[in-house]
Amino acid sequence: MARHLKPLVQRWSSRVFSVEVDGAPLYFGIREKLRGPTALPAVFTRLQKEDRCYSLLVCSRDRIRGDRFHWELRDKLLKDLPPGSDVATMSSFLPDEKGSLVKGYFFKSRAEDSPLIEGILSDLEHSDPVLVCSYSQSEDCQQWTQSLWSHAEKNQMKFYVVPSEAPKHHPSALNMINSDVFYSLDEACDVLKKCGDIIPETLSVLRMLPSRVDARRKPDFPVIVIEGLDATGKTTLTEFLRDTLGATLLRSPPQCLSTWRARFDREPPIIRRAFYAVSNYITAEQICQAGAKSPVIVDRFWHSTAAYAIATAVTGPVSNLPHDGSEVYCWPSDLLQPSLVVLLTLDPEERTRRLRNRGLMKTDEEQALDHNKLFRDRVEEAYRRIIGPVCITVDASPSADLVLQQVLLLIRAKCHL
Ligand SMILES: Nc1ncnc2c1ncn2[C@@H]1O[C@H](COP(=O)(O)OP(=O)(O)O)[C@@H](O)[C@H]1O
Ligand SMILES: Nc1ccn([C@@H]2O[C@H](COP(=O)(O)OP(=O)(O)O)[C@@H](O)[C@H]2O)c(=O)n1
Repeated sequence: MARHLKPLVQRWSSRVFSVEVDGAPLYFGIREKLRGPTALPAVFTRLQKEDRCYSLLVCSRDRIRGDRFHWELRDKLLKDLPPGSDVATMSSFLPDEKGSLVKGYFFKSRAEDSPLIEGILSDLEHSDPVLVCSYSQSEDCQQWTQSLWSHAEKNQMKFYVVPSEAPKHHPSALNMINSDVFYSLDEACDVLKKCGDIIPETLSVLRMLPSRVDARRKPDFPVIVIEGLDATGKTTLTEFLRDTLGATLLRSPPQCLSTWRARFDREPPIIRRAFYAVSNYITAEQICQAGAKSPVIVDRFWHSTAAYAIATAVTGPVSNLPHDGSEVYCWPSDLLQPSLVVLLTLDPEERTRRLRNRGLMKTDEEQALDHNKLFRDRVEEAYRRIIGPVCITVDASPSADLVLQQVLLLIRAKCHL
């Protein structure tokens, strides 16, 4: 067994395992010994008598390569495994221990497919940074056991599968800082620099950063950011505001990064989010320059970067988000703070109607937004929880002109324009 896996395995039985079923996590734990009969965790109750299960956890020393491998592994499993394997995202973590989350996949197999599957897993285990487990059930189907494979050791380690309490917040929160959300330019740049050899476009993005970044510098004129889910009317409002106030209109990511954006949208979260984080600092520099001459309106900024990242990393209901007041919602100390952030909100029916009228559905994330009410709720709640600056919510359902008047009132009150 690789040396870096040893500490992980030493505390294996203290770990909790989480499998995503129907868009929310289900948990189970493991025990070396059983003191009495125990209930079956929900993950295992829907399985047939002859089913077996497997899990793969990606445990790479290099978190960027590990996340990329995890990202690509899903497609490999979907291609190589027999149909009906129901590949689900899974993770394993030590309760309340930051940084302890490892990500992977969980799937089932019929008994007759096991030799094929075990062949695939054995190859993966030898060539890639994965920990493999198989799960089998007792004759009476009342108890499941987990076997932790280890190709260097002859004996598999066996554990009983037991129910586990759900943690207070989604386990992704344990690894969120500087993996899903970045709180300094240096942390985000560090990720992009490290993947320069696998994604040459990162070097072009980094070249867009000014040579001396002082992204905290406040310009003379007010800076007003407009945020909200897709189709809430940000483009319409920001263009009106530009014309009415004689302002400069900017967006994050800025126009100069548009060639590379789609490339980063195809990458795993750590790389994709680092790209959006860096793009905010490039926009901040543009804000400083424009803000010396006129008010600046910005279409999306750090609120969007953080809220979408947090809401994607977490699954299930809004209560699974990191708690209000958590450090994950804090504005980066090295990034310019706008004078005012307005969050446009819209009821789901009207938003869908506007999306349809516009006739455009873009990223997978936007499609997920449309299909997934829980995701929308998480994004909006994450927007609201961000502090330093907070956002002020404006109902975007009245006519475009009324929304403009409402926001102008806010700007006059808060920015003395
Ligand atoms: N207040 C409004 N009332 C009705 N329709 C609107 C309003 N604001 C925008 N729209 C329309 O809704 C659609 C989405 O607006 P858009 O400004 O592109 O949103 P976003 O930039 O937030 O994605 C567009 O077709 C736009 O014309
Ligand atoms: N400042 C920003 C802007 C967008 N984004 C990401 O980009 C997606 C939406 O941006 P978009 O530009 O397509 O949205 P619209 O301008 O169409 O409203 C979100 O899903 C975010 O993940 C971000 O992370 N940070």
